[in-house]
Amino acid sequence: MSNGPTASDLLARLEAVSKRYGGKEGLHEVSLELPQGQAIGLLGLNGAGKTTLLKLLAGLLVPSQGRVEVLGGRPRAMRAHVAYLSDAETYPWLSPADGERLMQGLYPDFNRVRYKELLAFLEVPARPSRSMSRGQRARLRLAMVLAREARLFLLDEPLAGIDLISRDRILKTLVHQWREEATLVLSTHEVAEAEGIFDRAVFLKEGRVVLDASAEELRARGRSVRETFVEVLA
Ligand SMILES: Nc1ncnc2c1ncn2[C@@H]1O[C@H](COP(=O)(O)OP(=O)(O)OP(=O)(O)O)[C@@H](O)[C@H]1O
Repeated sequence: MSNGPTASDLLARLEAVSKRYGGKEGLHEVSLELPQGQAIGLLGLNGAGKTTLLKLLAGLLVPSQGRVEVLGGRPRAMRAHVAYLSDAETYPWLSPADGERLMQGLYPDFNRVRYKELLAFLEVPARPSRSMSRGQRARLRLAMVLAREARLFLLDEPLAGIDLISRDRILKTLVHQWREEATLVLSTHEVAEAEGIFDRAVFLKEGRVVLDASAEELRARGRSVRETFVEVLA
């Protein structure tokens, strides 16, 4: 990569990390350095290894080979500083008020004021998840995770199910608001919306990093993120 972080502003790193699921390899010898304050788009087709990579950083999986370090330690020990949004659904009974109680009990860095602002910004209705639309449930999950004052945000397809107009507004606000104070890694297939948003894009194909480029490098290629996606992943 081109940004050349020093050891002091490096937030996380993967060194030749592979992850096997039985006979199937989800990730193959991936090396990455994540500096503080970067917004990174993780792009790849279905099955490329995006969720595997995010779970390794979140300490929810251990590598079969190689080493993952977050804030200078093992990811599992750093979970108090890492906010992870999985692509799984919430509990059907969960309302925004329940979400607040749940997150407050689990994470000392949960900020109630920020949570209320996020609920309003994301227009989350005050009722249980089972009576929300899919997009509204996605917004609630996003508010719960983004209300943490974590150092590293790992968001797996956070905008899935959210309508196109709102996706654009949410993504722009989210990236611009958070990149100063924390590192953000966000996976998406929606390459069009990665245009001009991220500081850096990491393209994964069949468990391998096939391109890791800063926004300037992508611009210098003279192609859109979408064209680059098709070029390197098709
Ligand atoms: N628990 C598992 N057991 C076996 N194989 C798995 C398991 N989890 C993931 N894989 C395989 O590892 C590879 C990477 O999966 P992963 O979920 O990381 O991809 P992804 O890029 O997040 O995909 P998607 O965009 O579809 O969510 C895939 O081939 C997948 O089938």
